[in-house]
Amino acid sequence: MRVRSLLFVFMGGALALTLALGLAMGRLASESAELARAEQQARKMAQQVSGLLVLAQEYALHGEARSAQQWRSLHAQVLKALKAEQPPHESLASAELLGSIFAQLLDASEPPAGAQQDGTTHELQQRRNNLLLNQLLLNSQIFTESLQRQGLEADQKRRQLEQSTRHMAIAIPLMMLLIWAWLALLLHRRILKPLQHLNQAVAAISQGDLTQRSATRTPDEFGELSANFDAMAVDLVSELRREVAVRKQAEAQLQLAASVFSHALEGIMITDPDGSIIDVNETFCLITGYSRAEVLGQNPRLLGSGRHDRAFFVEFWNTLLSQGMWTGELWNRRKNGELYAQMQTISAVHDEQGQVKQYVTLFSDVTAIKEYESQLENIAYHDALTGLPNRLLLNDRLQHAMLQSRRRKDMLALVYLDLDGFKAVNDRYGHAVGDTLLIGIAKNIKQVLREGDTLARLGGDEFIVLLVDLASRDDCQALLARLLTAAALPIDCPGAGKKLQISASLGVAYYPQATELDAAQLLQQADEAMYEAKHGGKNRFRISGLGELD
Ligand SMILES: Nc1nc2c(ncn2[C@@H]2O[C@H](COP(=O)(O)OP(=O)(O)OP(=O)(O)O)[C@@H](O)[C@H]2O)c(=O)[nH]1
Repeated sequence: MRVRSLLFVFMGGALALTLALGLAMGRLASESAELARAEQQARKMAQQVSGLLVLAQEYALHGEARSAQQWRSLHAQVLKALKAEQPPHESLASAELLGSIFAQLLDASEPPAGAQQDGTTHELQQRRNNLLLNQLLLNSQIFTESLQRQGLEADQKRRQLEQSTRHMAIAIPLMMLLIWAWLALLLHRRILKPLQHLNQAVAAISQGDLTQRSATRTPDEFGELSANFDAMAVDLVSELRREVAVRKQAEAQLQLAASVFSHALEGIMITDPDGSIIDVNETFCLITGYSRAEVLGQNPRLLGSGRHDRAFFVEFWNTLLSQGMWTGELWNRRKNGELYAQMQTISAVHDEQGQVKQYVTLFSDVTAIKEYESQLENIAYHDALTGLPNRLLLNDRLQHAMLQSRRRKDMLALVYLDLDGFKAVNDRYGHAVGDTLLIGIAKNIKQVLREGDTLARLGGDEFIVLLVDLASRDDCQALLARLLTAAALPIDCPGAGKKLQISASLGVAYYPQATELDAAQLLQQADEAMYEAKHGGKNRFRISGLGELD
């Protein structure tokens, strides 16, 4: 049975019992009071009847009208009291009989007016009066005894009622005790005990014993509560296990990420959307020279080299904001002031709402690679002996200069320079002396050139001079003479044990010309002019398309 039903039964039973007991007690009290009143009434009437008897005797002895009057008055009171009873008192008839006898006694005591009483009549009347008086006494006695008997009966009944009341006074607490005992037992078995089990299970689970269950299976509310609690515990445990597994996996991933972050060969820098540095790894510190504490909260501008203009960063941010990432090379400055090149990829990390949460930058120090590339480039584009630009670089610069010349509408001169009698130096003093001479002559020629001009070595004893920004052909006439002079300056050649001096022949071609031509054709023209200078006797220059000018 459900606890609620049991409580309803208890409440109903207790209410009904209380009502019944209350009614019974009320009835007992009422009956007891009624019996007490009846007893008192009977006693009072008995006294009044005794009074009637005394008054009747007085009247019989003295014949006083006052006694008769008192008798009537007292008798009227008795009658009134008996008639007032509902139902009328059983002694009413006895009282009325008394009244009738007393009336006869009065009639007998008063002889008719004018009647002569003789001795016999008087004696007869006296005997009649005595007879009536005896009847009156006898009936009064009977009446009194009846009233006394009634009083006794009422008293007996009242005593029985009092006895019943005493019994009830004992029975009621006993019954209440039984009811409370039953309620206490009910509370203990159906409420407290299941609650205790539930409480123990909750305490055990909260202390980590996830196997603990309530296990109360009574067919009531606590049975349902216990079953629901156990089901909830099973669900919670499985959910907890799943959460733990997910958390362990997340922790493993975090550890892996932390390990990658710490041990990555790339520098890693994480900034918030405003650009403040949130975290950096060890490689960042190794590359930049800054400690982690020095850069946290700082802006990456701290590393700025000043080598990139505003346009560079505008493009950088446009790309990063539109595409979410930027990859490229960047020059930065280490803490010690040294410039370094970094190849970096910066990626925006977004939150679930698509807002940028962080920027993560991965970068490598590519300074060494850049230097190596620069060296390779230098080797590829420069002459190893003199350090001058080689044919490749010359071609590049020549094409660029021709383009500029067309744009600016000025002129350039391409001078093909070949040393005279250099083979003889090699042959006489050796290759090393020849090298020294080549280096020395290159240096002297360079010194007469302007900053924008180029001196290149094509190979052997052949050089090219590119003269730019010429207003006219006449602009470089003096310079051509100075070139001849510079090439013919004596060079100190320790290998030869003396200064050596040779000359050079120059062939010149100008650009632009009436007919458009390319770099190779221009070079061809200068080469041909140089050969003309050689054939003309060396140590001179020839201008393509013109005769000897020196
Ligand atoms: N020392 C040295 N000699 C070189 C180098 N490259 C080429 N040569 C030599 O330079 C010489 C150039 O020869 P030519 O220009 O034909 O001889 P030349 O004596 O100058 O002849 P002309 O130009 O007619 O005056 C050759 O003997 C090459 O072996 C080099 O790097 N170092």
